Amino acid sequence: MSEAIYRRILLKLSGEALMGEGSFGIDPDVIARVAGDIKELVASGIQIGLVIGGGNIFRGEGLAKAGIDRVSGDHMGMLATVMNALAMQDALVKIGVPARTMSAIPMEQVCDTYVRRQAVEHLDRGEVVLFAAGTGNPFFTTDSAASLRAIEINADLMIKATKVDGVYSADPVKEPSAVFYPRISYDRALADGLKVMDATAIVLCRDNEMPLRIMNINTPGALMRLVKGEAIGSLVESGK
Ligand SMILES: Nc1ncnc2c1ncn2[C@@H]1O[C@H](COP(=O)(O)OP(=O)(O)OP(=O)(O)O)[C@@H](O)[C@H]1O
Ligand SMILES: O=c1ccn([C@@H]2O[C@H](COP(=O)(O)O)[C@@H](O)[C@H]2O)c(=O)[nH]1
Repeated sequence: MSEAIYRRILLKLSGEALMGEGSFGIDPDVIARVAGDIKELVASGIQIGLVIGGGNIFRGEGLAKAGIDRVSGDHMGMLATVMNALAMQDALVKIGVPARTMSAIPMEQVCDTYVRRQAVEHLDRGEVVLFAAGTGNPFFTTDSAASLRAIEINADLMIKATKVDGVYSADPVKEPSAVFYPRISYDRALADGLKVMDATAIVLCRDNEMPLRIMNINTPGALMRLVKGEAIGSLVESGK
């Protein structure tokens, strides 16, 4: 069996993907399956930082449309990401993977507070570190939090694992004729306004030369093949 080619990755999981076939919350089978995939990566010696979105529970933007103050809605969204992180932490620990949630918003009875130096120490010890509560600030997303943490921990690669196979010319869920891009530059993704990831997150990756892969979390074995160097999903990088 070939070896993983990365030492440390930042994996961003879509919150919505955790719903499975449901329309809200967490499907325990999905979270157990993804935890199993992460266990395989850890066993291959890769250090893993994890960011999980909150779209399966709350998004500030949606709550604002329903009449809730935007900043309060964003706080609710960030708390949703803590719930997802705790659920994943539990699933990992149950299968013997050391895991630790670090929140950007202190809540000491619930989990650790994010401190970069400590996070890196935990990663070096082989613990999966779950970065929760996004950036800790409203008006951001967990994509931006994932880019930020990837850069802070000096990850070799950021992976956005979501419900589609990668980057397309348009949202493939809404436009089935959209063209798949196996590779695209940060600048082209920004210029074309592709909505697979928010612009702040892409700019952070671009300006800090953080390579990014976008892939489907529901493709069996894909994560492992990706970290062994297979061209899974779409690569977003510098260039034209
Ligand atoms: N050009 C595009 N290429 C690929 N996907 C796109 C594109 N434009 C929009 N999308 C949509 O973006 C989604 C990816 O975002 P994702 O569901 O991971 O949301 P998120 O807001 O990052 O996460 P969460 O579910 O945690 O809120 C895909 O499911 C896809 O439908
Ligand atoms: O830094 C952040 C990260 C997230 N939020 C809020 O949480 C929700 C859920 O995150 P998703 O990235 O959409 O999954 C997001 O919609 C924001 O409301 C935040 O305020 N700051």
